[in-house]
Amino acid sequence: MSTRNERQDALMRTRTCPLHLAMSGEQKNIKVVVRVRPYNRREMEQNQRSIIKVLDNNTLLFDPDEEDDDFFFQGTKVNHRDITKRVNKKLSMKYDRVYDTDTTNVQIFDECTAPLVDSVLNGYNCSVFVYGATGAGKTFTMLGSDAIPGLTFLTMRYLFEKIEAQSDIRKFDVGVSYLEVYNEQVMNLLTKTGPLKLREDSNGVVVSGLVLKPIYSAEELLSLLALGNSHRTQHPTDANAESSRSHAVFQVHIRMTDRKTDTKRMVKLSMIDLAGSERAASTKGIGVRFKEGASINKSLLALGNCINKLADGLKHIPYRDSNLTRILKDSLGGNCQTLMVANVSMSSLTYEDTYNTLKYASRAKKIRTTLRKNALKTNMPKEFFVKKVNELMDENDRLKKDMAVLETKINKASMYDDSELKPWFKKIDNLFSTILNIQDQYITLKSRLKNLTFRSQIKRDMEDFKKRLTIESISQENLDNSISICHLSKEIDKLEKEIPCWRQKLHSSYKELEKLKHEIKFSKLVNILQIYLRGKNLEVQNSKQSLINKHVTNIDKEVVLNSQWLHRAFTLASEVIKNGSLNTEQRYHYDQLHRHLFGTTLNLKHSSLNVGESRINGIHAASSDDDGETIYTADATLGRGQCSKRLRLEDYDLDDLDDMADSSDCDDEEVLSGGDKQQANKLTAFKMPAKKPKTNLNETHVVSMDANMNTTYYMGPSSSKKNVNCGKVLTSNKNHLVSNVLSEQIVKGPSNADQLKNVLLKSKKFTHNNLLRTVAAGVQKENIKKCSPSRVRKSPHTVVTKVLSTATSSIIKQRTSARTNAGTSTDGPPIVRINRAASFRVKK
Ligand SMILES: Nc1ncnc2c1ncn2[C@@H]1O[C@H](COP(=O)(O)OP(=O)(O)OP(=O)(O)O)[C@@H](O)[C@H]1O
Repeated sequence: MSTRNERQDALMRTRTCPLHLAMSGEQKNIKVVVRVRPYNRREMEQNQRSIIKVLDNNTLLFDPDEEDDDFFFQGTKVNHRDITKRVNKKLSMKYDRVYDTDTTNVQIFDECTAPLVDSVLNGYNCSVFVYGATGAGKTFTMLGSDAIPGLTFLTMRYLFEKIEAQSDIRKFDVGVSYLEVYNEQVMNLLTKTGPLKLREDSNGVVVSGLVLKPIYSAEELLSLLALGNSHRTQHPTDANAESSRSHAVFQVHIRMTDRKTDTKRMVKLSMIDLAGSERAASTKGIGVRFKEGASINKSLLALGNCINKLADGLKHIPYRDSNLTRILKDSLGGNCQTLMVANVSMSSLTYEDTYNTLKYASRAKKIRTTLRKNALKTNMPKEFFVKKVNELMDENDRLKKDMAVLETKINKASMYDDSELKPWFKKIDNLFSTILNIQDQYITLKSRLKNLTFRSQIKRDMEDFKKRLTIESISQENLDNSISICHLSKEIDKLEKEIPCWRQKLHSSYKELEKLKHEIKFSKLVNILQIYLRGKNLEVQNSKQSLINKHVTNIDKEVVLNSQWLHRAFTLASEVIKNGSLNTEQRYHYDQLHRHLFGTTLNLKHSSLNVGESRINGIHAASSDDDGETIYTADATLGRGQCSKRLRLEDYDLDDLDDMADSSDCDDEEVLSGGDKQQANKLTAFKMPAKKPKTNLNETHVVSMDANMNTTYYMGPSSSKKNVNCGKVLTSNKNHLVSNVLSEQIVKGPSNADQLKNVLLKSKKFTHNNLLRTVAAGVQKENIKKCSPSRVRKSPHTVVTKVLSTATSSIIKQRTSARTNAGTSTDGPPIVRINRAASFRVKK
């Protein structure tokens, strides 16, 4: 018996064994190995020569030249050959493996049957059969002895070791059967019963009435083998003192159950020790022995026929010719990995038998078997597999879709042909370069125009200043060395004529761009071209933004320059005022100019006439409301209820440039879809800073009272456009509105008014909408008599807008009549009367 360590070694060695047979779903040849037995005592005594020479692991030389061997005559070595012998065959024969006389059973197990155990546990049926003449060593190889265990024991021990190692994940049920085919009768060696009948079903050949004996260890197997062998028919022959006169078929049936999924698989390992394939003459049998021999020969002849036909690839194989071939049907031509060990003696005494065995083995080498894993059987409910199949089908569908998308993308990507793209890029580049040039010209000219207009306005104001104060000492030349108003006006006129041409050109270019975009829309290169277009669009936006920045810088410079000389002018004017007193009319003009130029009021009623340096400094520190917007109230003592007019830098902004480029952006988004839109949004977001945020020039920003102490809401210039955005303004001017709403007509007494004002300012409910409703209610009462209160509540904005538009048209009429009557212009935004009581009622 080999030790535990040897077994472990064997276990490890199998992993690297070159004869690993398990290959799924493919055709494999039967593995054939030849084992050469050493001389036995009888052969040694007879001084027979060796008829086999092992050349290497795969090749042997049968019947080598006699010169190669020592020739003995009557026990004496002679140097000449035996002339009575025929010419040597010197046949070189190849097999999957050739084992020489010194090979042990363990070595053959390691290399040949241990891998089969792995295959068995992977779900393949496996068979090992030993073939050879009587006394060639079949039983020695297959069964061995207690001292030298054969392949059956070694294989089974290894199988149990593997089973133990896998017991956590799988449950194994092992059952064995040990059959004997003797004189064509099948006997159960374990129970010594028979003869048993063979029948075939879908699982192959089945022995009727055979009950498997469950076993749990290799040691248990040893006793079973001993029991079975004791029942085996053996008789001494001339060739072998313990000659087996029957074919012994040992089968191990294993049921493997997966502990997780409860799936089951049945596999079978067959170990077959055939009876000797000798010629009848060699056993010298007579009577019963002769009959035995005939029977053995019959079954082996049938086996030989099957092997030949299988090797020739014929369809019909006569398995049914004998019970042996029926039992071996699965091992030879079915779904099985098969190992054939051909045992031969090297003695020339068995020349014919050895030759026949080797020929058999060579034929068997050509047989091909088909390997398939045995089907799974399971106790899992059908629903489990239905669910699995559905899941896999869904997964399959998803993967197919993904693949289709990827394929489309790849196709699209590969569609972008450089030669096709280049003309498009060239076209787009040319157009955008034209747009950039024109835009550059157009914005530069506009900037210049605004600049000159600003300068000219300042100059005019200065003239007015001089005229009204009748200060002759202020010389324009001293204050401003730049070109005259007349010259400025000429240049402004020229620019005003030139700019529309450039605007027209820019417009045409954008029209061209629209056309190009339309073409691109229907091009197969639409995706890539749109990305390119967006890039170009950004270039235009960037260029525009940098021009606007440049313009703002220029205007700033202008402001700085002009504020310097205005400052000087006012210093001089102050000197004049200091030296003599101003009459009311002059004071008024001074104040108007001051307000006009600096946007603040000198309340002459309360101020001293000493308008010195400190006073002028005060001009720049004008008060601001929450938004930083300067709020001014008209001086009631002057008897003029006009709104103040300021010199507003916003008027000189380049905020009328965006329209053309913007319209082209919109189209981009129309064309885009899905992910492209997201991309476009990002790009638009990126582009946003290029757009100048709208200032509140067009919003309501002045709250005042007219001469009759009626509250008036002044709307900015946009009121004339009938597009009032009161919301933000009212919120921002909350302070003023609150003050205004709480005028003396509503709340009696200043202390109450202050209290209420504070409460309202802090109140969260005093929201923009409420304020808007207040205004709407007030104005509708005063201006649109038939407007319903619910409308005021629901859409105050609309009501205010309507009132303002009506007011605007009436103001225009008033202005026209005022001009014709008095020859003076009425500046300022429209005035809308508001009914305090009505507004207060709504708020309550
Ligand atoms: N490789 C070997 N090394 C040593 N002795 C061997 C070897 N092979 C066989 N023998 C010995 O040869 C004798 C005959 O062997 P064995 O019984 O295995 O032959 P067999 O082929 O089974 O014959 P039969 O067909 O008649 O049963 C036995 O005594 C056995 O010990």
